[in-house]
Amino acid sequence: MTPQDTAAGGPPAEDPDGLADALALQAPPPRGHDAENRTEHPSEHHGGRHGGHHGKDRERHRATPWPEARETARKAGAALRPEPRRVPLADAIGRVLAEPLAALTDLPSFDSSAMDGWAVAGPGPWRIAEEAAVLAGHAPSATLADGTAVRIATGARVPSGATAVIRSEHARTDAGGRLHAERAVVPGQDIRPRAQECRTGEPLLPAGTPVTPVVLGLAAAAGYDDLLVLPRPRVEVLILGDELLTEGLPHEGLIRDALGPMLGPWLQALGVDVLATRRVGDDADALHAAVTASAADLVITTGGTAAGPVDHVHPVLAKADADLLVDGVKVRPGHPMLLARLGPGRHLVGLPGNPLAAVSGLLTLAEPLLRALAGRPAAEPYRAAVRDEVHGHPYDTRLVPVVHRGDRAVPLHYNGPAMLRGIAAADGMAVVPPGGARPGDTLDILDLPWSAPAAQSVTAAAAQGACFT
Ligand SMILES: Nc1nc2c(c(=O)[nH]1)N[C@H]1C(S)=C(S)[C@@H](COP(=O)(O)OP(=O)(O)OC[C@H]3O[C@@H](n4cnc5c(N)ncnc54)[C@H](O)[C@@H]3O)O[C@H]1N2
Ligand code: MOO
Repeated sequence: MTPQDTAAGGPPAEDPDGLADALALQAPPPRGHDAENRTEHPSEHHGGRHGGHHGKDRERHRATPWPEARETARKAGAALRPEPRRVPLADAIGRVLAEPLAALTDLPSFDSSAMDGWAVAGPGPWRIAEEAAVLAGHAPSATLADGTAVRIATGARVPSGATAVIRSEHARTDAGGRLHAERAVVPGQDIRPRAQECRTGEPLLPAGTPVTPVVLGLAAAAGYDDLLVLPRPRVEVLILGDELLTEGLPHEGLIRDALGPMLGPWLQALGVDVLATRRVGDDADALHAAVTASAADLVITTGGTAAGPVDHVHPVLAKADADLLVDGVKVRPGHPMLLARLGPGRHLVGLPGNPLAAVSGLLTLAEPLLRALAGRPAAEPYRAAVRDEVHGHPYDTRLVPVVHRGDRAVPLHYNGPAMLRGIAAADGMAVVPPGGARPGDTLDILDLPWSAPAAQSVTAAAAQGACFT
């Protein structure tokens, strides 16, 4: 299929819903749109930043390999030891357990009926006891004498002396008021014995477990009113660039801010408290003031990381006496990304302005730092075979949006640094090593916070390490 086919007659018969076309699974990309990532000669990526070969050499020397950059970010987050807090169950959602969740009670805490029916003692038939039915939540009933039966509800305490529960549909009463079982009765059947699930003090979940809705349910069942959790990391997002519009259509060289609407919700999906997303414009003093005054654990800036006339991030960091922990990463897109330590417990991640480059920086630097700071285990990349060839950079890692089709990861074409079209449709980002990948090669895939179910269908291993976000 060619773009002309689509333009002339809509999607062809083999793609009736147009999905493959929309994702550019089949259509060749528009001319040149992918060139920034496919260039075979490294100087085309590096030559211009500081001008000529001298600048290129300086950048090559300084840029951190991609896996090392992620590890540096993780360590920066892990080195901070936020004070755990005890919060009511309802406030613990999305946080991380700061201590193991140990059962405060046996579960169940008493022998209980698993079914509505009859508690019986000894072999039948049984005389039906006069007492009222035994209901859930009621005080213990009298001891059941051998040869008797009493009505019982699901969840009720099984009277002492009872040897089994018979479901109502498996029993009948005769005219003489006796109960008969309609199938063989196994001692202990349909009784949930005390502590079947856990004993008091038994560890149920380790520290570091993200608090999901189910964890809240389990904690409540196990007797908790509050939980000791780590605080959410606090992040402030500063959007740089005078060319950005917050509404309407692009005009006269102005473009829409694509990162402001995207980063806050993305960070929230990572369990982060986003203090603010603010526009700062291309003003070095305003940026310096915003960075130094921020109360956040992590300041994230967008744009201004390169060496253009209004790229203020480096000069502002120098003025703020920040330590550059990562200054450029050997990754495409997004190589100008950076990580700096602003002061005790305070960091800054500089995301490049090109939107997919910013996503790359988010996944490479911000996410590992925030995950470690929040006390969450590192996200396990899972592996998948790629369906198609993926061009590589000669020296750098590439991150390429992919969708899962069957057991293959299909690279999306619209993956240029300024494009969000590919990543918006993607299930994850494939980590393409220098030199590229051939069809069938197995690559690491980075999850997107909302794509975990798709990822888990690809490999059962992923499900085991699955995280809340
Ligand atoms: N001489 C060189 N120039 C550039 C190099 C280089 O190596 N040498 N690297 C390029 C690469 S790669 C990237 S990525 C960008 C990084 O630039 P900055 O981080 O300084 O970002 P800006 O210049 O401010 O913006 C780049 C681009 O992105 C657009 N942008 C910025 N913010 C947003 C936003 N919130 N939403 C949508 N689009 C945004 C901006 O208008 C520019 O088009 O530098 C290259 N240059
Ligand atoms: O290639 Mo830049 O890093 O546009 O992303």
